[in-house]
Amino acid sequence: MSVASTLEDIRSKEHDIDKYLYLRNLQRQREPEFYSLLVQHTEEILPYVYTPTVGEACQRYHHLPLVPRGLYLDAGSKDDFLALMRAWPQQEVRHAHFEDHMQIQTWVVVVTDGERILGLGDLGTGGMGIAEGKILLYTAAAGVDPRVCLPVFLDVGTNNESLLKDPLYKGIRKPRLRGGAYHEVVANFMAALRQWQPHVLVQFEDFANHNAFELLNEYRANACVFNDDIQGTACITLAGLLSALRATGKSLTEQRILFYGAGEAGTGIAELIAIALERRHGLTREEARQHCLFMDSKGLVCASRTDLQPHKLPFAHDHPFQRGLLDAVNTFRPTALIGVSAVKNAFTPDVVQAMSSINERPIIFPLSNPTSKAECTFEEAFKGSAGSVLFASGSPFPPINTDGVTQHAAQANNAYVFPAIGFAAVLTRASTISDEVFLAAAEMLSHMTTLEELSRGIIFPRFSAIQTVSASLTAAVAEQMVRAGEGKGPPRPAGQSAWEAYVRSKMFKVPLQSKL
Ligand SMILES: O=C([O-])CC(=O)C(=O)O
Ligand SMILES: [Mg+2]
Repeated sequence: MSVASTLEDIRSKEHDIDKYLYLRNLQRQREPEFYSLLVQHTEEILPYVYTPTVGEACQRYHHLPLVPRGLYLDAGSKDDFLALMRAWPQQEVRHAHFEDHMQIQTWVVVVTDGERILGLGDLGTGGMGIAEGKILLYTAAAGVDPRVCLPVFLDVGTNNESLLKDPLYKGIRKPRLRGGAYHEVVANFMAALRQWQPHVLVQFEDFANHNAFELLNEYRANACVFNDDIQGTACITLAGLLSALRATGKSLTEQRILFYGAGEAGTGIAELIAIALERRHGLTREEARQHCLFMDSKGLVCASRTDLQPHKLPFAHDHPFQRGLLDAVNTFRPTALIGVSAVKNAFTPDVVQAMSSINERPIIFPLSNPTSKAECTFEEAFKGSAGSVLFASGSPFPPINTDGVTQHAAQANNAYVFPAIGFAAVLTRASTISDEVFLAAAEMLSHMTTLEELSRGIIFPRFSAIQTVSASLTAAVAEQMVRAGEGKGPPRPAGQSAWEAYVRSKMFKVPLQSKL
């Protein structure tokens, strides 16, 4: 079947979940065609293999007619992880590019324990769907060979009552492991990976707040790891902010940024903003953090609160407590409002209106995923601000038509950056991944739209250009990694264009060779 007729088949399916299932089958049965479709029609296909549809797939995972693709590791097998990795079928297939040129095998692993899937909470082993969805982006966006991409689910139990009662649920029917027992499972997993392959990049995905921060802090100094929700989301959001500032002509130092939601995404973004203010504008980290204010489910995160989790403390400033978002907007007069709360409709018309009366071009980013959790829609932000908004959402919104002009919503999704950063780490066999990498990638991405596009609110290149964007980003990040001594690999091209040529030469070319 040709790619065109397959695309027609997909378009003819009424429900997004049926498109998702069709695409999974295609991947299993006609892999070359699947990857051709994904790479050639990324913008159209992505919403069905990734957010928002992947959210529904994770919620219904055990009831859908699908064959899991990723590696399932349960806590009870914690001493056998290495054997299970070695038995994983796809590892028999060698990565031809790397064998030819670098004599190494280096793998990409996306791992989750399913406790915070998008904004949907604990979905138990249904979280396998997010690891399987994210890993596709490595090939679709950055050109990583799918044969070295491994989605992993670590089953440590679930606290989701309805899953525990569901007769079709296949995961461990026990409450989640916590504390030492939990960390031992992850430590065994990381140790097994080290023994399994000479170099592996590990992307932590959709862990709950406490574990997300703890695991990142535990492994980042000595392993090639990053947390996509803390660091990937921070990178794309800072890029969006810097891009929006090119449109307003203002500096990052002039911004007051109000976050609605204070989980790993929010505080990850704020910390990267603080790093940017510190390293590029000379503020101290403490001064820099004052530019970011948080609201959580109880109200303003402020110094008088005694109920704050550790990751919120750096942002608990000396301000009077406020309960409601509208009050906070009117009091602090933010230049930017960032939604990371998973609370649908939290950005009410009043809030959008207040942001617009304070700012000539209000920056409003409802980032919660999937689309059903977004704090407001593109249309609400656009119309409520009389078109002045600089908007980006986490999941895609359809374009809107005003006065005969089609307006496209920018999508500040970490998919713009994690594949490129990961690919750079793979190519250079990075030992670690520093904050500077995320900062540099954000800065570079923020310059990828023209001033004319920015004036029309287009703050990112379209997803249809993702391979070009990723090639440039991968090159810049790889160069930065080698310069900083984090990248240990043999490539040493001089300058961005030589790096870009090198990266392109290493990108996976579809369709796959017949040997697969
Ligand atoms: O998966 C996405 O679309 C972005 C993300 O990491 C999340 O929401 O957890
Ligand atoms: Mg995530």
